[in-house]
Amino acid sequence: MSETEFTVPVYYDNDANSDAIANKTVAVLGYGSQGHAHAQNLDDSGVDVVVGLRKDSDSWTQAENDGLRVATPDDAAAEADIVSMLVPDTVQPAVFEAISDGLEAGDTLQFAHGFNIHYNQIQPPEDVDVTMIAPKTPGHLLRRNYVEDTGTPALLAVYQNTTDGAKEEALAYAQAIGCTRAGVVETTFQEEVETDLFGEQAVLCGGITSLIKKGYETLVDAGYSPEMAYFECLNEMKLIVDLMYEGGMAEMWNSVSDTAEYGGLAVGPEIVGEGVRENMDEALEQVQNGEFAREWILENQAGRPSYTQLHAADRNHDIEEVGARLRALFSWAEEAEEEEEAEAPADD
Ligand SMILES: NC(=O)C1=CN([C@@H]2O[C@H](COP(=O)(O)OP(=O)(O)OC[C@H]3O[C@@H](n4cnc5c(N)ncnc54)[C@H](O)[C@@H]3O)[C@@H](O)[C@H]2O)C=CC1
Ligand SMILES: CC(=O)[C@](C)(O)C(=O)O
Ligand SMILES: [Mg+2]
Ligand SMILES: [Mg+2]
Repeated sequence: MSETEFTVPVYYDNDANSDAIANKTVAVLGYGSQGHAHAQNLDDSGVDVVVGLRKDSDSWTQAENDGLRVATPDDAAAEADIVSMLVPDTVQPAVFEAISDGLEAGDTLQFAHGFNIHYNQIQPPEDVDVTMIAPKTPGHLLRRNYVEDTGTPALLAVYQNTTDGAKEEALAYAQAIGCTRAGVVETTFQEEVETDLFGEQAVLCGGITSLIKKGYETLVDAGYSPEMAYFECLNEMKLIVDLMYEGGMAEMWNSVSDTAEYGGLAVGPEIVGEGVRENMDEALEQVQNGEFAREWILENQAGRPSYTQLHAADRNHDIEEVGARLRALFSWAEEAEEEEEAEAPADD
């Protein structure tokens, strides 16, 4: 652990023992956002990896082209010592049923998010270790950061420790995917689930897109051009957030004008005010009491009617159309697109 004082244990490269994973085989089930990143990072770190995919998956060829061994999920799990469950949360229970015979005593079932354990959608056998390494990043950046020799933080949790080595093994896995370079925070499945769902709904994915869209709509409705509104409310968001990422809010405030700092500090809390706090408390409560999970599980059982509608409305928003046209004219756009195609597997 670091010499620095933290309120919870935070682990770095020096705390990890790569021997704990060196002679083991990891089955990475799924080759989407997280799956392709874990599989390729583990492989580059010298860990034996087999990717588990359905025979008809488009990702099968992609994973093989990336130099990885591929098998069906049940074959991959049967062969592996560690099964990393990286198919979508909503299909994990069915995939678990299909692979559970391949879990032997002392094997590890590992997650990148605790939804199905915490909300009792998967009941693992008692004689396996159940752990979590939850990277705090979208998968494509987990891969990019690994390649670029930086890292991304992750959470570590142990739900079952039958071998007495669950935590050491999870830490070695975190090191192999590049997370101990940035810091691995020890937590529980419950805490990871509640904070992760809250964060993605209220701040990271839901809160920020809603804030951007409302800002964009305010300007466009007042007669300003969509192009200006896009650059002001979406494009510059990344540049502002980059400064906070590098040096905290202070670095951002230092870099913007005093006029922006005064206006931002004085007006910002009037925009995102106490009413937003109340809404956030409510969202957190629905995560904590299981209401959100129940809703999402039922939504899937019903064939995703609301999800489909929300998804389509979001993709059809004007800001997406004007943004696509503007981004295509960035001078570096073509290069970036080619790189992305080479890196990222298709979702299927
Ligand atoms: N997207 C992200 O960056 C993050 C995801 N997580 C967690 O990682 C896990 C995986 O999520 P994502 O990477 O977003 O998934 P995803 O939706 O990107 O990809 C899942 C992959 O699973 C495979 N798949 C889909 N349906 C399948 C089925 N019925 N049977 C077998 N394979 C199937 C496909 O290869 C697909 O590409 C989830 O638990 C999620 O909560 C955690 C942190 C961040
Ligand atoms: C990328 C991530 O950490 C999220 C937002 O929690 C997720 O994709 O579920
Ligand atoms: Mg997350
Ligand atoms: Mg999440």
